[in-house]
Amino acid sequence: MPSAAFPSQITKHYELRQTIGSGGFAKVKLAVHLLTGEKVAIKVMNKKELGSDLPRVQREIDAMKNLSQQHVCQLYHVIRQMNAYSWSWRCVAVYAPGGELFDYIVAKDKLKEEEARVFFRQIVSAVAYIHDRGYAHRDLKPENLLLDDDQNIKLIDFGLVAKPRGGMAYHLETCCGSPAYAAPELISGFPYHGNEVDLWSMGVLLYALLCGFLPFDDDNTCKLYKLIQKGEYEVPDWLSPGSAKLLSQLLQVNPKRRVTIKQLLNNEWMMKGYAAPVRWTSRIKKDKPDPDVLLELASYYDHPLDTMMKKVLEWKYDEVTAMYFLLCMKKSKGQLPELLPRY
Ligand SMILES: COc1cc(O)cc(Nc2ccc(C(=O)Nc3ccccc3)c(OCCC[NH3+])c2)c1
Repeated sequence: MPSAAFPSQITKHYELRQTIGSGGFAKVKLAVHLLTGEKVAIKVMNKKELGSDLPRVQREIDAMKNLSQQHVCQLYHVIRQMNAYSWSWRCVAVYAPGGELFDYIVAKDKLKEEEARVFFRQIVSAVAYIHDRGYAHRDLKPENLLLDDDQNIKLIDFGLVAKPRGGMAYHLETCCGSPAYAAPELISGFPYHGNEVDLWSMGVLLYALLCGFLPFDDDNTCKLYKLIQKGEYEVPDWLSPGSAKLLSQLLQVNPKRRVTIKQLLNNEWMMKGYAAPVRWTSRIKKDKPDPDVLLELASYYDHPLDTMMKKVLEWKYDEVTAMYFLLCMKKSKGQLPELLPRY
């Protein structure tokens, strides 16, 4: 039980601020990393509230440890804390000051095609990356797409992610995600492929970006499911033919006729105004840590460079991993040498 005499791992490294999100079993708080002054998001999960959701936490943490890409929310630090009678988890990740894409769309009513394309290309980049790593998100929706301080997309909430043992070909049985974004095959209870389900959700997402409302919407879930299974939706007359065509390629009821993520990378609509296909490979090279950041870490921890390199490459998602990623963030903002000297 942490007390004043034995500060918790959290208060040792972070100053907690206000709550920025709360879901079923988890709460997300804004916090500041004391050493670098960088803002972070801390997801607090207590086993007591978790109950049957415990595997979901483990799945999310394991997935985030395996996913490092410019449009995927980066996990920094995982702290398991024993309190009174059970475990609690605190996970530290990127703070996205731009908030949810959902609120951005609501504030703007709907986006111009060019702006929707900027966001959608980044969403396709994130999904192509996680699919390539063998993960299906299964809960793609604007609430799970955040905007960082440069209005770049950060994909979050891997609690429903599926990494079928047999790769994507395995059918996923569990029914999950949010109804309005759920694919017909998922709500029909048929076995389905995770990646195909993600492509449908991206169709609903793109529709919401371009139109400002949902293609399938009904307060009655059963009626909503019937609408989705019919796959008929309104095409506003102000939608460009190119946008309408891409939506029809994504919102295909038959998953085998649905456009694939690889086809999306250089799809005609995606390429309009761009010279190159969507870049989806990660710009974060975990196997080659940044030399400037390593130097900063080595001097702070007073370790020889090669010892520091070995510690970083263990990727324990402890305070060293957090320091590494947060110093990378500072370097990207041109603020690297401002780290407090070690006393
Ligand atoms: C283990 O998985 C984690 C760990 C973690 O620490 C955070 C998250 N998910 C996140 C990450 C960041 C935010 C965030 O920055 N939100 C925000 C920022 C400004 C205004 C409003 C929200 C986050 O927000 C939670 C609500 C999003 N629907 C969650 C995952």
